[in-house]
Amino acid sequence: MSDLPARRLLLVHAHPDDESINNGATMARYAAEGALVTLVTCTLGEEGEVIPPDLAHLAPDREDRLGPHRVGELAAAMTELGVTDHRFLGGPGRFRDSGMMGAEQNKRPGAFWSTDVDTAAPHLVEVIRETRPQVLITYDPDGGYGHPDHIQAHRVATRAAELAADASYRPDLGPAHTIAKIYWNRVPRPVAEAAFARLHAEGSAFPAVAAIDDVPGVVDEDRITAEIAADPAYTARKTAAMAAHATQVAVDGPFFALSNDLGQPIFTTEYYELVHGTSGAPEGERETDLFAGVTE
Ligand SMILES: CC(=O)N[C@H]1[C@@H](O[C@@H]2[C@H](O)[C@H](O)[C@@H](O)[C@H](O)[C@H]2O)O[C@H](CO)[C@@H](O)[C@@H]1O
Ligand SMILES: [Zn+2]
Repeated sequence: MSDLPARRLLLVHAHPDDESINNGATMARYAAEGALVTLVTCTLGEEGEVIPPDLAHLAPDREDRLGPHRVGELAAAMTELGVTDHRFLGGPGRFRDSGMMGAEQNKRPGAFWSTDVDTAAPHLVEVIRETRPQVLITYDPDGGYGHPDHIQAHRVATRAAELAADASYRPDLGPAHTIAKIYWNRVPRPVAEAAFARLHAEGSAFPAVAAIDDVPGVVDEDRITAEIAADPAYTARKTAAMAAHATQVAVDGPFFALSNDLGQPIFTTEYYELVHGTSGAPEGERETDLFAGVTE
């Protein structure tokens, strides 16, 4: 335990690309500052669509080799962010991408969505008890935008944090560890509205614009408790990491689109809601460091 860096952050995400879209700048900052940044991705994103026509053959309804390809995209994105500890929950391919809500793939054996939370959680308990993070970042209960794998990632992350702290639970998985602070990914609605107004005003390479409610985690301003301020160096790393996920993300300057080709802004400041633990900021102020107030 003493060999671990002083500051340790764990992020739990559903698919390769979510980490860069939601937290790329945060991950780049803390990696640059010497914190241990551990990313656990729950699926390989096997059921995704494919943007580049020359890679269309990888699609799940063709060669079904998108998952392994996205493993490579994720590794490239981590290199851009300076993150060296990234893992797949239970090992690569243990839980499969479930497709969008209501898709037939939701019920496929091995799909993350159809997996019992207490089957998946121990795999994350093991990581928590090994890396002993003070801070955990995951999605809100709706997974940010209702994708089944995002909802399940929230449930598994929340359950694993609870179980990891219980010394009577699976001592074979390591000594108990209590995560001090848990945050959900958020975007304040006024920030989203201003960013979309810029996109509408400036235009982009994309034929149409997404709706604000397509952005995961948009909430009223008063729910935001922390923000990691935009830094040009980390914005550049975030944008490059997003572009590394080339089957899923197309980047055009300060904007991007997923395979639906609907433009949306790249958020350079990243926002969070503290849902477990104590804020390290003065009353009524936002934290600017997720480790603020952490004492061990
Ligand atoms: C950002 C994210 O969570 N992407 C998921 C999502 O992908 C979307 C899906 O393919 C949808 O049908 C498209 O219209 C949209 O453009 C995509 O972003 O769901 C995929 C399947 O579960 C998943 O692989 C992808 O990572
Ligand atoms: Zn996702």
